[in-house]
Amino acid sequence: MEIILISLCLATFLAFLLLKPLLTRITTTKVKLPPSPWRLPVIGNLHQLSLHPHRSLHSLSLRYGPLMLLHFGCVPVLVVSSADVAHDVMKTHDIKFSNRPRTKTVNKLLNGREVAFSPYGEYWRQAKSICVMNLLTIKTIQSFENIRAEEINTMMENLEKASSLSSPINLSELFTTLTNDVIRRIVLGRKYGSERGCYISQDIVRRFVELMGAFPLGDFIPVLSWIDRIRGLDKKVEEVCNEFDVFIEKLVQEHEDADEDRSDFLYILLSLQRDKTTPIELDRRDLKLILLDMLFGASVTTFTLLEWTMTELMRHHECMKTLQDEIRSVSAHNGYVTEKEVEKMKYLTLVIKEVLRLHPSVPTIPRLLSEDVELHGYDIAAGTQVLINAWAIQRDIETWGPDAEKFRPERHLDLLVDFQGQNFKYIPFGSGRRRCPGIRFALALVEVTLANLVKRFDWRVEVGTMGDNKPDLAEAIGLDVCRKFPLVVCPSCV
Ligand code: HEM
Repeated sequence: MEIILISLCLATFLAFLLLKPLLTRITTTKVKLPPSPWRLPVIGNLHQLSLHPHRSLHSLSLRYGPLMLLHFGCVPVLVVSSADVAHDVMKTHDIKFSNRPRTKTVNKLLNGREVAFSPYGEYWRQAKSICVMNLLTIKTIQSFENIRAEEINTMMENLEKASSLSSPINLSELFTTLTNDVIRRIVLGRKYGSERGCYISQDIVRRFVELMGAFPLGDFIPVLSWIDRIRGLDKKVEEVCNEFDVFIEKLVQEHEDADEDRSDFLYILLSLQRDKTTPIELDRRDLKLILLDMLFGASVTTFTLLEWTMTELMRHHECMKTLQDEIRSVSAHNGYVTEKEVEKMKYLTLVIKEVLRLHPSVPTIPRLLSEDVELHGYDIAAGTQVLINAWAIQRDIETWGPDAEKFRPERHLDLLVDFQGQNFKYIPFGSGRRRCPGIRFALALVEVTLANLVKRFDWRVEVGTMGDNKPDLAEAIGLDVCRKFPLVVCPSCV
Protein backbone atom coordinates (compact mmCIF):
# COMPACT_ATOMS: atom_id res chain seq x y z
CA MET A 1 0.00 0.00 0.00
CA GLU A 2 2.79 2.37 0.99
CA ILE A 3 4.61 1.56 -2.23
CA ILE A 4 1.48 2.37 -4.28
CA LEU A 5 1.09 5.71 -2.50
CA ILE A 6 4.74 6.61 -2.99
CA SER A 7 4.53 5.67 -6.70
CA LEU A 8 1.39 7.82 -7.19
CA CYS A 9 3.04 10.82 -5.52
CA LEU A 10 6.18 10.32 -7.61
CA ALA A 11 4.14 9.98 -10.82
CA THR A 12 2.18 13.15 -10.01
CA PHE A 13 5.38 15.05 -9.28
CA LEU A 14 7.01 13.88 -12.54
CA ALA A 15 3.87 14.66 -14.53
CA PHE A 16 3.83 18.17 -13.03
CA LEU A 17 7.47 18.71 -14.00
CA LEU A 18 6.85 17.52 -17.56
CA LEU A 19 3.56 19.37 -18.10
CA LYS A 20 4.62 22.61 -16.40
CA PRO A 21 6.03 24.30 -19.54
CA LEU A 22 2.90 23.33 -21.50
CA LEU A 23 0.52 24.56 -18.79
CA THR A 24 2.43 27.83 -18.54
CA ARG A 25 2.15 28.27 -22.30
CA ILE A 26 -1.60 27.61 -22.31
CA THR A 27 -2.26 30.08 -19.51
CA THR A 28 0.06 32.76 -20.87
CA THR A 29 -0.88 32.45 -24.61
CA LYS A 30 -3.82 34.81 -24.68
CA VAL A 31 -6.12 34.81 -27.65
CA LYS A 32 -6.55 38.36 -28.88
CA LEU A 33 -10.11 38.92 -30.04
CA PRO A 34 -11.46 41.88 -32.04
CA PRO A 35 -13.51 44.51 -30.18
CA SER A 36 -17.06 43.47 -29.38
CA PRO A 37 -20.10 45.46 -28.33
CA TRP A 38 -21.53 44.40 -24.96
CA ARG A 39 -23.83 41.43 -25.22
CA LEU A 40 -26.62 39.79 -23.30
CA PRO A 41 -26.49 36.25 -21.96
CA VAL A 42 -27.97 33.67 -24.37
CA ILE A 43 -28.96 36.02 -27.19
CA GLY A 44 -25.58 37.76 -27.48
CA ASN A 45 -25.83 40.77 -29.81
CA LEU A 46 -29.01 39.73 -31.59
CA HIS A 47 -30.99 42.51 -29.90
CA GLN A 48 -28.68 45.09 -31.52
CA LEU A 49 -29.71 44.08 -35.04
CA SER A 50 -32.54 45.84 -36.86
CA LEU A 51 -34.59 44.65 -39.82
CA HIS A 52 -31.86 46.23 -41.95
CA PRO A 53 -28.71 44.55 -40.57
CA HIS A 54 -26.38 46.53 -42.89
CA ARG A 55 -27.52 49.73 -41.16
CA SER A 56 -27.33 48.52 -37.55
CA LEU A 57 -23.97 46.82 -38.16
CA HIS A 58 -22.69 50.05 -39.70
CA SER A 59 -23.74 52.05 -36.62
CA LEU A 60 -22.02 49.53 -34.34
CA SER A 61 -18.85 49.63 -36.45
CA LEU A 62 -18.63 53.41 -35.99
CA ARG A 63 -18.16 52.71 -32.25
CA TYR A 64 -16.26 49.43 -32.27
CA GLY A 65 -14.17 49.70 -35.43
CA PRO A 66 -13.98 48.13 -38.89
CA LEU A 67 -13.31 44.65 -37.52
CA MET A 68 -15.63 43.62 -34.74
CA LEU A 69 -16.74 40.36 -33.31
CA LEU A 70 -20.41 39.89 -32.53
CA HIS A 71 -22.28 36.91 -31.20
CA PHE A 72 -25.60 35.95 -32.69
CA GLY A 73 -26.68 33.72 -29.84
CA CYS A 74 -23.82 31.23 -29.56
CA VAL A 75 -22.47 31.86 -33.07
CA PRO A 76 -19.44 34.16 -33.45
CA VAL A 77 -19.86 36.61 -36.35
CA LEU A 78 -17.05 38.79 -37.63
CA VAL A 79 -18.21 42.05 -39.18
CA VAL A 80 -15.97 43.73 -41.75
CA SER A 81 -16.64 47.42 -42.41
CA SER A 82 -13.58 48.89 -44.11
CA ALA A 83 -11.79 48.48 -47.44
CA ASP A 84 -8.53 47.58 -45.63
CA VAL A 85 -10.00 44.67 -43.73
CA ALA A 86 -12.05 43.57 -46.76
CA HIS A 87 -8.77 43.42 -48.71
CA ASP A 88 -7.30 41.02 -46.14
CA VAL A 89 -10.44 38.88 -46.04
CA MET A 90 -11.15 38.72 -49.78
CA LYS A 91 -7.59 38.81 -51.10
CA THR A 92 -4.81 38.03 -48.58
CA HIS A 93 -6.74 35.19 -46.92
CA ASP A 94 -9.25 34.57 -49.71
CA ILE A 95 -9.16 30.75 -49.60
CA LYS A 96 -9.73 30.63 -45.84
CA PHE A 97 -12.73 32.94 -46.17
CA SER A 98 -14.18 31.26 -49.27
CA ASN A 99 -16.89 29.25 -47.58
CA ARG A 100 -20.46 30.38 -47.07
CA PRO A 101 -22.48 30.09 -43.87
CA ARG A 102 -25.74 28.29 -44.34
CA THR A 103 -28.65 28.86 -42.01
CA LYS A 104 -31.15 26.02 -41.72
CA THR A 105 -33.42 28.11 -43.97
CA VAL A 106 -30.78 28.31 -46.70
CA ASN A 107 -30.03 24.60 -46.23
CA LYS A 108 -33.65 23.72 -46.72
CA LEU A 109 -34.14 26.07 -49.68
CA LEU A 110 -30.88 25.31 -51.50
CA ASN A 111 -29.22 22.30 -49.89
CA GLY A 112 -25.69 23.52 -50.73
CA ARG A 113 -25.82 21.88 -54.15
CA GLU A 114 -26.18 25.06 -56.22
CA VAL A 115 -23.42 27.66 -56.62
CA ALA A 116 -24.05 30.64 -54.37
CA PHE A 117 -24.26 28.80 -51.03
CA SER A 118 -22.36 25.68 -51.96
CA PRO A 119 -19.39 24.83 -49.69
CA TYR A 120 -16.02 25.82 -51.17
CA GLY A 121 -14.63 22.78 -52.97
CA GLU A 122 -14.73 20.71 -56.13
CA TYR A 123 -18.53 20.61 -56.53
CA TRP A 124 -18.78 24.42 -56.19
CA ARG A 125 -15.89 24.93 -58.65
CA GLN A 126 -17.42 22.68 -61.31
CA ALA A 127 -20.99 23.93 -60.86
CA LYS A 128 -19.84 27.57 -61.15
CA SER A 129 -17.79 26.74 -64.22
CA ILE A 130 -20.83 25.08 -65.88
CA CYS A 131 -22.79 28.33 -65.40
CA VAL A 132 -19.96 30.55 -66.58
CA MET A 133 -19.07 28.49 -69.67
CA ASN A 134 -22.64 27.93 -70.84
CA LEU A 135 -24.40 31.12 -69.85
CA LEU A 136 -22.12 33.90 -68.70
CA THR A 137 -19.30 34.34 -71.23
CA ILE A 138 -19.19 37.68 -73.08
CA LYS A 139 -19.92 35.89 -76.37
CA THR A 140 -22.97 34.08 -74.98
CA ILE A 141 -24.28 37.26 -73.37
CA GLN A 142 -23.90 39.16 -76.66
CA SER A 143 -25.80 36.43 -78.49
CA PHE A 144 -28.91 37.29 -76.41
CA GLU A 145 -29.10 40.89 -77.65
CA ASN A 146 -32.29 40.23 -79.62
CA ILE A 147 -34.08 38.79 -76.61
CA ARG A 148 -33.21 41.88 -74.58
CA ALA A 149 -34.36 44.19 -77.40
CA GLU A 150 -37.71 42.41 -77.86
CA GLU A 151 -38.56 42.45 -74.16
CA ILE A 152 -37.48 46.07 -73.70
CA ASN A 153 -39.66 47.08 -76.66
CA THR A 154 -42.64 45.30 -75.08
CA MET A 155 -42.06 47.27 -71.88
CA MET A 156 -41.74 50.53 -73.85
CA GLU A 157 -45.14 49.90 -75.46
CA ASN A 158 -46.72 49.71 -72.00
CA LEU A 159 -45.01 52.92 -71.00
CA GLU A 160 -46.10 54.67 -74.19
CA LYS A 161 -49.72 53.70 -73.46
CA ALA A 162 -49.42 55.13 -69.94
CA SER A 163 -47.86 58.27 -71.38
CA SER A 164 -50.65 58.78 -73.94
CA LEU A 165 -53.29 58.36 -71.19
CA SER A 166 -51.24 60.53 -68.78
CA SER A 167 -51.75 57.82 -66.19
CA PRO A 168 -49.28 56.65 -63.53
CA ILE A 169 -47.72 53.22 -64.01
CA ASN A 170 -45.98 50.78 -61.66
CA LEU A 171 -42.42 50.74 -62.99
CA SER A 172 -41.30 48.15 -60.41
CA GLU A 173 -43.83 45.72 -61.82
CA LEU A 174 -42.61 46.37 -65.38
CA PHE A 175 -39.00 45.75 -64.25
CA THR A 176 -40.01 42.49 -62.59
CA THR A 177 -41.66 41.30 -65.79
CA LEU A 178 -38.75 42.46 -67.93
CA THR A 179 -36.00 40.77 -65.88
CA ASN A 180 -38.00 37.57 -65.43
CA ASP A 181 -38.94 37.33 -69.09
CA VAL A 182 -35.42 38.01 -70.38
CA ILE A 183 -33.80 35.58 -67.95
CA ARG A 184 -36.40 32.86 -68.51
CA ARG A 185 -36.11 33.13 -72.28
CA ILE A 186 -32.34 32.77 -72.00
CA VAL A 187 -32.26 30.05 -69.35
CA LEU A 188 -35.43 28.11 -70.27
CA GLY A 189 -36.00 28.99 -73.91
CA ARG A 190 -39.33 30.74 -73.28
CA LYS A 191 -41.05 33.03 -70.80
CA TYR A 192 -43.40 30.66 -68.98
CA GLY A 193 -46.17 33.06 -68.04
CA SER A 194 -49.30 31.65 -66.44
CA GLU A 195 -49.90 29.44 -69.48
CA ARG A 196 -48.62 25.81 -69.64
CA GLY A 197 -49.12 25.31 -65.92
CA CYS A 198 -45.52 26.42 -65.13
CA TYR A 199 -46.01 29.53 -63.07
CA ILE A 200 -44.48 31.05 -59.98
CA SER A 201 -45.88 34.23 -58.48
CA GLN A 202 -43.69 37.23 -57.78
CA ASP A 203 -44.92 37.12 -54.21
CA ILE A 204 -43.30 33.69 -53.72
CA VAL A 205 -40.06 34.95 -55.27
CA ARG A 206 -39.99 37.88 -52.83
CA ARG A 207 -40.74 35.56 -49.90
CA PHE A 208 -37.84 33.37 -51.03
CA VAL A 209 -35.45 36.37 -50.95
CA GLU A 210 -36.72 37.42 -47.52
CA LEU A 211 -36.25 33.90 -46.16
CA MET A 212 -32.72 33.75 -47.56
CA GLY A 213 -31.90 36.76 -45.41
CA ALA A 214 -33.90 35.59 -42.37
CA PHE A 215 -32.29 34.84 -38.99
CA PRO A 216 -33.70 31.50 -37.80
CA LEU A 217 -33.37 31.79 -34.00
CA GLY A 218 -32.82 28.04 -33.66
CA ASP A 219 -29.54 28.31 -35.59
CA PHE A 220 -28.12 30.75 -33.10
CA ILE A 221 -29.89 29.71 -29.90
CA PRO A 222 -30.77 26.02 -30.33
CA VAL A 223 -32.99 25.93 -27.21
CA LEU A 224 -35.21 28.57 -28.80
CA SER A 225 -35.78 26.74 -32.07
CA TRP A 226 -39.44 26.27 -31.04
CA ILE A 227 -39.89 30.03 -31.59
CA ASP A 228 -39.17 29.54 -35.31
CA ARG A 229 -42.03 27.06 -35.39
CA ILE A 230 -44.38 29.36 -33.47
CA ARG A 231 -43.59 32.45 -35.58
CA GLY A 232 -44.31 30.34 -38.64
CA LEU A 233 -40.79 30.46 -40.11
CA ASP A 234 -40.53 26.70 -40.60
CA LYS A 235 -43.94 26.62 -42.27
CA LYS A 236 -43.09 29.51 -44.59
CA VAL A 237 -39.86 27.77 -45.64
CA GLU A 238 -41.77 24.56 -46.28
CA GLU A 239 -44.37 26.37 -48.41
CA VAL A 240 -41.81 28.29 -50.47
CA CYS A 241 -39.73 25.12 -50.97
CA ASN A 242 -42.76 23.21 -52.21
CA GLU A 243 -43.87 25.97 -54.58
CA PHE A 244 -40.38 26.23 -56.07
CA ASP A 245 -40.01 22.50 -56.35
CA VAL A 246 -43.32 22.09 -58.18
CA PHE A 247 -42.42 24.96 -60.53
CA ILE A 248 -38.89 23.77 -61.32
CA GLU A 249 -39.96 20.12 -61.61
CA LYS A 250 -42.56 21.09 -64.23
CA LEU A 251 -39.95 23.03 -66.21
CA VAL A 252 -37.54 20.09 -66.18
CA GLN A 253 -40.28 17.63 -67.05
CA GLU A 254 -41.42 19.80 -69.93
CA HIS A 255 -37.87 19.98 -71.28
CA GLU A 256 -37.40 16.23 -70.97
CA ASP A 257 -40.63 15.58 -72.85
CA ALA A 258 -39.90 18.07 -75.64
CA ASP A 259 -39.07 16.37 -78.93
CA GLU A 260 -37.38 19.35 -80.59
CA ASP A 261 -33.67 20.12 -80.04
CA ARG A 262 -33.10 23.17 -77.91
CA SER A 263 -30.04 25.19 -76.96
CA ASP A 264 -31.22 26.89 -73.77
CA PHE A 265 -29.36 26.53 -70.46
CA LEU A 266 -31.74 23.97 -68.98
CA TYR A 267 -31.35 21.84 -72.07
CA ILE A 268 -27.54 22.05 -71.67
CA LEU A 269 -27.85 21.05 -68.00
CA LEU A 270 -29.93 18.03 -68.97
CA SER A 271 -27.34 16.94 -71.53
CA LEU A 272 -24.57 17.33 -68.92
CA GLN A 273 -26.61 15.21 -66.54
CA ARG A 274 -26.83 12.42 -69.11
CA ASP A 275 -23.14 12.74 -70.05
CA LYS A 276 -21.28 10.49 -67.61
CA THR A 277 -17.85 11.97 -68.54
CA THR A 278 -18.44 15.36 -66.87
CA PRO A 279 -16.19 16.08 -63.83
CA ILE A 280 -19.15 16.13 -61.42
CA GLU A 281 -22.21 13.97 -61.35
CA LEU A 282 -25.36 16.05 -61.39
CA ASP A 283 -28.46 14.38 -60.10
CA ARG A 284 -31.91 15.77 -60.77
CA ARG A 285 -32.00 17.72 -57.51
CA ASP A 286 -28.58 19.34 -58.21
CA LEU A 287 -29.74 20.33 -61.65
CA LYS A 288 -32.89 21.93 -60.27
CA LEU A 289 -30.93 23.88 -57.66
CA ILE A 290 -28.41 25.26 -60.17
CA LEU A 291 -31.36 26.32 -62.30
CA LEU A 292 -33.00 28.03 -59.33
CA ASP A 293 -29.77 29.90 -58.59
CA MET A 294 -29.53 31.26 -62.11
CA LEU A 295 -33.23 32.05 -62.51
CA PHE A 296 -33.85 33.87 -59.27
CA GLY A 297 -30.38 35.02 -58.20
CA ALA A 298 -30.05 36.77 -61.53
CA SER A 299 -33.50 38.33 -61.85
CA VAL A 300 -33.86 39.68 -58.31
CA THR A 301 -30.47 41.44 -58.20
CA THR A 302 -30.83 42.89 -61.71
CA PHE A 303 -34.34 44.12 -60.98
CA THR A 304 -33.08 45.81 -57.80
CA LEU A 305 -30.38 47.70 -59.71
CA LEU A 306 -32.92 48.95 -62.27
CA GLU A 307 -35.31 50.10 -59.55
CA TRP A 308 -32.69 52.04 -57.57
CA THR A 309 -31.22 53.63 -60.69
CA MET A 310 -34.55 55.08 -61.79
CA THR A 311 -35.22 56.14 -58.19
CA GLU A 312 -31.94 58.06 -57.91
CA LEU A 313 -32.28 59.61 -61.36
CA MET A 314 -35.76 60.88 -60.49
CA ARG A 315 -34.40 62.30 -57.25
CA HIS A 316 -31.56 64.08 -59.06
CA HIS A 317 -32.94 65.98 -62.02
CA GLU A 318 -29.55 67.41 -63.02
CA CYS A 319 -28.12 63.85 -63.36
CA MET A 320 -31.18 62.76 -65.35
CA LYS A 321 -30.69 65.76 -67.66
CA THR A 322 -26.95 65.04 -68.17
CA LEU A 323 -27.74 61.41 -68.93
CA GLN A 324 -30.56 62.30 -71.31
CA ASP A 325 -28.25 64.70 -73.18
CA GLU A 326 -25.58 62.00 -73.51
CA ILE A 327 -27.99 59.30 -74.69
CA ARG A 328 -29.84 61.57 -77.11
CA SER A 329 -26.60 62.81 -78.66
CA VAL A 330 -25.06 59.33 -79.06
CA SER A 331 -28.34 57.84 -80.32
CA ALA A 332 -29.68 60.76 -82.36
CA HIS A 333 -32.37 58.81 -84.30
CA ASN A 334 -35.95 58.14 -83.14
CA GLY A 335 -35.66 54.41 -82.61
CA TYR A 336 -34.36 51.84 -80.13
CA VAL A 337 -30.95 52.52 -78.55
CA THR A 338 -28.70 49.62 -79.56
CA GLU A 339 -26.07 47.91 -77.41
CA LYS A 340 -23.37 49.19 -79.78
CA GLU A 341 -24.51 52.75 -79.04
CA VAL A 342 -24.63 52.04 -75.31
CA GLU A 343 -20.90 51.21 -75.35
CA LYS A 344 -20.20 54.89 -76.08
CA MET A 345 -22.21 56.18 -73.12
CA LYS A 346 -19.68 57.01 -70.42
CA TYR A 347 -22.01 58.94 -68.10
CA LEU A 348 -24.41 55.98 -68.06
CA THR A 349 -21.61 53.82 -66.61
CA LEU A 350 -20.88 56.46 -63.97
CA VAL A 351 -24.56 56.55 -62.96
CA ILE A 352 -24.75 52.74 -62.61
CA LYS A 353 -21.50 52.70 -60.60
CA GLU A 354 -22.84 55.31 -58.24
CA VAL A 355 -26.16 53.48 -57.78
CA LEU A 356 -24.34 50.24 -56.95
CA ARG A 357 -22.16 52.15 -54.49
CA LEU A 358 -25.11 53.53 -52.52
CA HIS A 359 -27.49 50.62 -53.08
CA PRO A 360 -25.51 47.39 -53.47
CA SER A 361 -28.16 44.72 -54.20
CA VAL A 362 -26.49 42.43 -51.62
CA PRO A 363 -25.45 44.88 -48.86
CA THR A 364 -23.84 42.34 -46.51
CA ILE A 365 -21.83 39.60 -48.22
CA PRO A 366 -21.85 36.37 -46.17
CA ARG A 367 -18.73 34.23 -45.83
CA LEU A 368 -17.50 31.52 -43.43
CA LEU A 369 -13.94 31.11 -42.13
CA SER A 370 -12.66 27.56 -42.56
CA GLU A 371 -9.24 27.79 -40.78
CA ASP A 372 -7.90 29.80 -37.83
CA VAL A 373 -6.40 33.07 -39.01
CA GLU A 374 -4.67 36.16 -37.65
CA LEU A 375 -6.32 39.26 -39.04
CA HIS A 376 -5.11 42.78 -38.28
CA GLY A 377 -3.46 41.46 -35.10
CA TYR A 378 -6.57 39.63 -33.89
CA ASP A 379 -7.07 35.87 -33.64
CA ILE A 380 -10.13 34.59 -35.46
CA ALA A 381 -11.21 30.98 -35.03
CA ALA A 382 -12.27 28.60 -37.80
CA GLY A 383 -16.06 28.34 -38.00
CA THR A 384 -16.58 32.09 -37.44
CA GLN A 385 -19.23 33.51 -39.73
CA VAL A 386 -18.29 36.67 -41.60
CA LEU A 387 -20.41 39.55 -42.85
CA ILE A 388 -18.64 41.93 -45.21
CA ASN A 389 -20.69 45.10 -45.01
CA ALA A 390 -20.33 46.35 -48.60
CA TRP A 391 -23.01 48.96 -47.90
CA ALA A 392 -20.91 50.49 -45.06
CA ILE A 393 -17.60 50.20 -46.95
CA GLN A 394 -19.06 52.01 -49.94
CA ARG A 395 -20.31 54.89 -47.76
CA ASP A 396 -17.14 55.20 -45.66
CA ILE A 397 -16.21 58.89 -45.44
CA GLU A 398 -12.55 57.95 -44.84
CA THR A 399 -12.28 56.62 -48.38
CA TRP A 400 -15.17 58.32 -50.19
CA GLY A 401 -14.88 61.78 -48.64
CA PRO A 402 -17.31 63.89 -46.60
CA ASP A 403 -20.00 63.71 -49.29
CA ALA A 404 -19.98 59.88 -49.26
CA GLU A 405 -23.75 59.74 -48.64
CA LYS A 406 -24.48 61.96 -51.63
CA PHE A 407 -25.48 60.61 -55.06
CA ARG A 408 -22.76 62.06 -57.33
CA PRO A 409 -21.90 59.94 -60.40
CA GLU A 410 -19.07 62.33 -61.36
CA ARG A 411 -17.00 61.09 -58.42
CA HIS A 412 -16.16 57.98 -60.49
CA LEU A 413 -14.56 60.07 -63.26
CA ASP A 414 -11.14 60.14 -61.62
CA LEU A 415 -11.38 56.83 -59.83
CA LEU A 416 -10.03 53.61 -61.17
CA VAL A 417 -12.65 51.38 -59.59
CA ASP A 418 -14.30 48.79 -61.77
CA PHE A 419 -16.99 46.19 -61.06
CA GLN A 420 -14.50 43.33 -60.60
CA GLY A 421 -13.73 43.98 -56.92
CA GLN A 422 -10.01 44.77 -57.45
CA ASN A 423 -10.32 47.90 -55.32
CA PHE A 424 -11.82 46.97 -51.96
CA LYS A 425 -13.53 50.27 -51.37
CA TYR A 426 -15.99 49.25 -54.11
CA ILE A 427 -17.28 45.67 -53.98
CA PRO A 428 -20.94 45.56 -55.15
CA PHE A 429 -20.28 42.20 -56.84
CA GLY A 430 -17.95 40.92 -54.10
CA SER A 431 -14.37 39.90 -54.82
CA GLY A 432 -11.99 36.96 -55.00
CA ARG A 433 -12.92 33.35 -55.68
CA ARG A 434 -16.56 33.81 -54.71
CA ARG A 435 -17.06 36.97 -56.74
CA CYS A 436 -20.31 37.23 -58.69
CA PRO A 437 -20.01 35.54 -62.10
CA GLY A 438 -23.05 37.42 -63.47
CA ILE A 439 -21.61 40.97 -63.68
CA ARG A 440 -21.65 41.28 -67.49
CA PHE A 441 -24.96 39.43 -67.74
CA ALA A 442 -26.66 41.91 -65.38
CA LEU A 443 -25.05 45.04 -66.81
CA ALA A 444 -25.88 44.09 -70.40
CA LEU A 445 -29.59 44.21 -69.58
CA VAL A 446 -29.48 47.15 -67.16
CA GLU A 447 -27.49 49.49 -69.44
CA VAL A 448 -29.59 49.08 -72.57
CA THR A 449 -32.86 49.21 -70.61
CA LEU A 450 -31.92 52.47 -68.91
CA ALA A 451 -30.63 54.02 -72.14
CA ASN A 452 -33.97 53.36 -73.82
CA LEU A 453 -36.11 54.51 -70.89
CA VAL A 454 -34.19 57.72 -70.39
CA LYS A 455 -34.00 58.54 -74.09
CA ARG A 456 -37.70 58.03 -74.89
CA PHE A 457 -39.40 59.56 -71.82
CA ASP A 458 -39.33 62.36 -69.32
CA TRP A 459 -40.08 61.08 -65.85
CA ARG A 460 -41.80 62.25 -62.73
CA VAL A 461 -43.53 60.76 -59.71
CA GLU A 462 -46.84 62.16 -58.55
CA VAL A 463 -46.39 63.19 -54.94
CA GLY A 464 -43.76 61.39 -52.87
CA THR A 465 -44.30 60.18 -49.28
CA MET A 466 -42.49 63.27 -48.00
CA GLY A 467 -44.94 65.54 -49.84
CA ASP A 468 -42.36 66.36 -52.53
CA ASN A 469 -42.09 65.04 -56.05
CA LYS A 470 -39.21 62.66 -55.36
CA PRO A 471 -39.44 58.90 -54.94
CA ASP A 472 -38.64 57.73 -51.39
CA LEU A 473 -35.64 55.59 -50.44
CA ALA A 474 -37.33 53.09 -48.08
CA GLU A 475 -35.71 49.64 -48.27
CA ALA A 476 -37.33 46.20 -48.23
CA ILE A 477 -35.93 43.46 -46.01
CA GLY A 478 -34.08 40.36 -47.22
CA LEU A 479 -30.73 39.19 -48.55
CA ASP A 480 -31.23 41.38 -51.61
CA VAL A 481 -32.47 44.87 -50.70
CA CYS A 482 -34.84 46.38 -53.25
CA ARG A 483 -37.30 49.25 -52.71
CA LYS A 484 -39.87 48.70 -49.98
CA PHE A 485 -42.66 50.33 -51.99
CA PRO A 486 -43.13 49.98 -55.72
CA LEU A 487 -41.90 52.82 -57.88
CA VAL A 488 -45.01 54.39 -59.42
CA VAL A 489 -44.17 56.93 -62.12
CA CYS A 490 -45.69 59.16 -64.78
CA PRO A 491 -43.70 58.87 -68.01
CA SER A 492 -44.18 61.36 -70.84
CA CYS A 493 -42.98 60.59 -74.35
CA VAL A 494 -40.57 63.12 -75.83
C1 HEM B 1 -26.81 43.81 -60.29
C2 HEM B 1 -26.76 42.52 -60.30
C3 HEM B 1 -25.98 41.66 -59.34
C4 HEM B 1 -25.36 41.98 -58.16
C5 HEM B 1 -25.24 43.35 -57.49
C6 HEM B 1 -24.77 40.76 -57.64
C7 HEM B 1 -24.04 40.68 -56.46
C8 HEM B 1 -23.45 39.53 -55.99
C9 HEM B 1 -22.65 39.45 -54.79
C10 HEM B 1 -22.31 40.61 -53.86
C11 HEM B 1 -22.26 38.16 -54.65
C12 HEM B 1 -21.36 37.60 -53.53
C13 HEM B 1 -19.91 37.71 -53.98
C14 HEM B 1 -18.86 37.34 -52.96
O1 HEM B 1 -19.10 36.54 -52.05
O2 HEM B 1 -17.73 37.87 -53.08
C15 HEM B 1 -22.81 37.42 -55.76
C16 HEM B 1 -22.63 36.07 -55.96
C17 HEM B 1 -23.20 35.38 -57.01
N1 HEM B 1 -23.92 35.89 -58.07
FE1 HEM B 1 -24.41 37.81 -58.35
N2 HEM B 1 -25.07 39.74 -58.51
C18 HEM B 1 -25.79 40.24 -59.56
C19 HEM B 1 -26.25 39.55 -60.66
C20 HEM B 1 -26.06 38.22 -60.90
C21 HEM B 1 -26.47 37.52 -62.09
C22 HEM B 1 -27.16 38.17 -63.29
C23 HEM B 1 -26.14 36.21 -61.92
C24 HEM B 1 -26.31 35.04 -62.85
C25 HEM B 1 -26.76 35.07 -64.06
C26 HEM B 1 -25.49 36.10 -60.62
C27 HEM B 1 -25.02 34.93 -60.08
C28 HEM B 1 -24.30 34.86 -58.89
C29 HEM B 1 -23.77 33.62 -58.35
C30 HEM B 1 -23.93 32.23 -58.94
C31 HEM B 1 -23.07 33.95 -57.18
C32 HEM B 1 -22.33 33.01 -56.24
C33 HEM B 1 -20.86 32.96 -56.61
C34 HEM B 1 -20.08 32.04 -55.68
O3 HEM B 1 -20.50 31.80 -54.56
O4 HEM B 1 -19.03 31.55 -56.11
N3 HEM B 1 -25.46 37.33 -60.04
N4 HEM B 1 -23.53 38.27 -56.56
